[in-house]
Amino acid sequence: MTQPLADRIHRELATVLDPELRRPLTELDMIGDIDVPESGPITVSMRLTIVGCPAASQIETEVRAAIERAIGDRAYTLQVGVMTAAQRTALTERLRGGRRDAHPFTPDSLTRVIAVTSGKGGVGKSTVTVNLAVALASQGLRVGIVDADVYGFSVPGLLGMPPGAQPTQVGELMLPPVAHDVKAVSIGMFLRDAEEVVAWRGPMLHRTLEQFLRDVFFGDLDILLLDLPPGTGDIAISLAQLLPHSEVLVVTTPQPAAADVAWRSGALAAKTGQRLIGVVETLSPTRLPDGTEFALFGAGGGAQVANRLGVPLLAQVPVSETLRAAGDAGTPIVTSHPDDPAAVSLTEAARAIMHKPRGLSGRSLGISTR
Ligand SMILES: Nc1ncnc2c1ncn2[C@@H]1O[C@H](COP(=O)(O)OP(=O)(O)OP(=O)(O)O)[C@@H](O)[C@H]1O
Repeated sequence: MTQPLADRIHRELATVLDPELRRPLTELDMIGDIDVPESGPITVSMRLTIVGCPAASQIETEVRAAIERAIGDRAYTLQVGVMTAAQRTALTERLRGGRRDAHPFTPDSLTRVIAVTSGKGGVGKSTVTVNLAVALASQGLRVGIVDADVYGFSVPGLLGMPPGAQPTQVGELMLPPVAHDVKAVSIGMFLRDAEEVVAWRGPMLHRTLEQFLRDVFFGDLDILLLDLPPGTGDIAISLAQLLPHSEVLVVTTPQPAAADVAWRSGALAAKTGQRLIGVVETLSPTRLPDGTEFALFGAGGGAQVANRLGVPLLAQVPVSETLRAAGDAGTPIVTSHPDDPAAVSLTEAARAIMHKPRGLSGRSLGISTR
């Protein structure tokens, strides 16, 4: 056994990340024995987390490339196996950091939780959420989305996830699918049919949201966005209970009637102690090629809500055919057409959110007075 070469293989393998867990395989116990005899083929064993792991071929290709970088032309055998139930349990325990019954998004965690809310449905809230997420991810932040909009779960489609995309189950944990560098889990991924959720009542919705936060393994995130159902219903109240320190972003259209209901959903968040961080107006007036302004949905609603709530108006996203088509195609406009005025405006909003200092309320500052 030649230890230096075994060490080199290990070092190279430490650069291979599991695509779902985003951690080195060597830290996940996915690399077993590395046997380097004086002569004859080298043997490396690796274990996938589950049978039929969707990322198996990608992982194997990257592992082979890493081994070949370390050993050059020498012959080797890669033995690919699957973790035992006990190894999987040990892995999920470690990923949870010993936390079994609670979610990790406590006030002390480094993840900012931002709930995106609106007064009415169909105003462009999910489109804003997804584009903010993709814009933040393209700035190098680690971003996740929980699509808690039980009545209009559109996040997977807007991110271009294939129909039927589902989290990978590893023991008790669920690994969310990733698209455009954003990890997303949606209530729609768990329904037998689209009608099912309509019958859900408050406690069921509360349990589902709680389970998402606890059992979906997002890893270390900088920002978790929650796409809430419109209005001031059960989920908004559950959110306030489960994540009282979350920040809240209000989405509205420019129409005065929509703005009035949007204000109400922001006011609920403020009442429950969450921190309002701003308003995004969408379906805003757009400039036509002849230079005139076309206000299909009126004007002024965003500023009105922002004033009433005492928070900044972070962006006005004009009506954009390109934005609508990019949403339908699952290619978010902020990266597919970054120069479109709607994309520019959404990117500005993402920057404003990124640079906003996080509130310290509820967080332990780690300072002892004794
Ligand atoms: N600025 C815009 N320009 C053009 N179309 C837009 C704009 N914003 C949103 N849309 C379109 O409006 C429709 C509704 O958007 P979206 O699904 O994001 O709304 P929502 O508020 O999340 O709705 P729901 O509450 O039903 O989930 C979509 O077809 C979307 O492409």
